[in-house]
Parts: sequence; structure tokens; C-alpha cells
Amino acid sequence: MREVGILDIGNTRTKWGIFRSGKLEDYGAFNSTDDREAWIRDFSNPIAVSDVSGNFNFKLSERLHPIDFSAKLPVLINYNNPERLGVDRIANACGLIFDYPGAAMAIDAGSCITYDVVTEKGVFVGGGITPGWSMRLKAMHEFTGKLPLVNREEVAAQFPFNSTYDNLKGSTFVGLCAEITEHIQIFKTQYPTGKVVITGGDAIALQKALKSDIFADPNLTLKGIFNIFKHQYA
Ligand SMILES: Nc1ncnc2c1ncn2[C@@H]1O[C@H](COP(=O)(O)OP(=O)(O)O)[C@@H](O)[C@H]1O
Ligand SMILES: CC(C)(COP(=O)(O)O)[C@@H](O)C(=O)NCCC(=O)O
Ligand SMILES: [K+]
Repeated sequence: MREVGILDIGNTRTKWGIFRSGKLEDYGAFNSTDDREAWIRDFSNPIAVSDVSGNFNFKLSERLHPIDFSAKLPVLINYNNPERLGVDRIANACGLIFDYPGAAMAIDAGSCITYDVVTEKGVFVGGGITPGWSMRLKAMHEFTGKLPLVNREEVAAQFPFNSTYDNLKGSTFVGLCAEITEHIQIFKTQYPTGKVVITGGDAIALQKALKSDIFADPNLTLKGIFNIFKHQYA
């Protein structure tokens, strides 16, 4: 297993990674499905795939291996309906287990925000799911007659915000940060020495704004998929 490719197919973007001798050496995100297909065609080694979009064609190449959640995993799963659990969330749990020993929580700020908690004994015990940053802004535009589509960015202004754009932008951001901070606080009450790791497309922007002491690890899911693949095929 000198070289392994990884695909993390989310509901917004597909992220890719290449591990050589167990180390993530190259990574990125595709701009289109055509780019993704070309990458798969050109990659000559096994490719481990996590797909939560549900519309990826695994028949494109025989080098594609869906990570199999009914097979052995480096994490134990304690979830009422494990058959529905997002594979990206299990991958995040498996990323935590190897790189952040002890109790830990992954916050994956992607299309949705997921909270994934792993105990010190290496058991995934659930977490939470809420709408992601872009999804919140898109929803207000789509489900109203008059609200504009606003870019996700922080506002320099303070509450009370003074224009339509800043009302949407500013309070969405205040709400997002408050929600994440509250989840971290609850987690810390239950696991006082637990580590918190933020990942996903919005991780860096959010880490900067959050006052809590948390790690940003944008490649946590890629590393978790690799850990699972290694566990199942090595
Ligand atoms: N270049 C980008 N294209 C699209 N979304 C981006 C980009 N950079 C950051 N984002 C933000 O990241 C989110 C997607 O994060 P990602 O972790 O890729 O999600 P998913 O795994 O659900 O596809 C978007 O909803 C958006 O808020
Ligand atoms: C919650 C998710 C939509 C997150 O997907 P993402 O935002 O990364 O595209 C995905 O993990 C999923 O479809 N989960 C299934 C439900 C569950 O985890 O219980
Ligand atoms: K994700």
C-alpha cells in the first residue's frame, strides 16, 4: 500500500487526497465532476471513497473501494440507527482516534454542520447535525420573496446590523458561532479534558472567530477515510 487515493464526496464538493507510505502528501478539491472523473482515470492505485451525496458511480473504475461500514472499523459505533449514520462522520471519528487520543469531538463545518463525539475508549457516541453556513443563507433567499442571496462572510459591523445584507450576514454568523460555542461547552462539561477539532470547508474562517481553544484540521475526514481503508485492507 505505497500509494492510496482518497475521495471524500460531500453534498457540496468532492475533496481528494493522496497518501504515500501512510502520509497525506497531496490534497485538494475538484471544481467539477469532469475533473473528478479525469483524476480517477489518471490515478493508478487503489482509491478509498466516502460518499454521502448518494450519486457517485462506483462502477467508474475497479480501483474504487467504498469504505465499508459493515466491516471492521477502528472505532466502535454506539448509535441507534448505525445503518443511516453518515460515512463522513465515521471517517471523522476515525480521524480523531489516531491523531487526537482521548475523548474528542469533531465539528465538520460543511454543507451541514456535524458534531461527532468519540469517548476515551474509542467509541463513537453520536453528536448532532444542523444546517451549514451557506445553507442557512441560501435557505433565507429560497424560502422568502424578498431576501437576497448573501455571501458567507463575517461583517465588520456590530449588532444591531444596519442593512439587509448585514442583517442576514451578521446575525447568521453570530448564530453560527453561538451554536458552536454552546456545543463545545456542553461537550467540555461531559469530557473536561476532551479535545475539539474543527474541519470542513468553513473550518478556518470559523476557528478564527471562535474564542474557544480548538484545533483546525481541514483534512481530518481524508485522514479518517485512510485510517479505515488501512484497517480493512492492510
Ligand atoms: N471553494 C469553495 N466552494 C464551495 N464551498 C466552499 C468553498 N470554500 C469554502 N466553502 C464552504 O464550505 C462548505 C462546503 O464544505 P465541505 O466541507 O466541502 O462540504 P461537504 O463535505 O458537505 O461537501 C460550503 O457550504 C461553503 O460554506
Ligand atoms: C449529515 C450529513 C448530511 C453531512 O454531510 P455533509 O455536510 O458533509 O455533506 C451526512 O453525514 C449524512 O447524510 N448523514 C446521515 C445521517 C446521520 O449521520 O445520522
Ligand atoms: K464533510
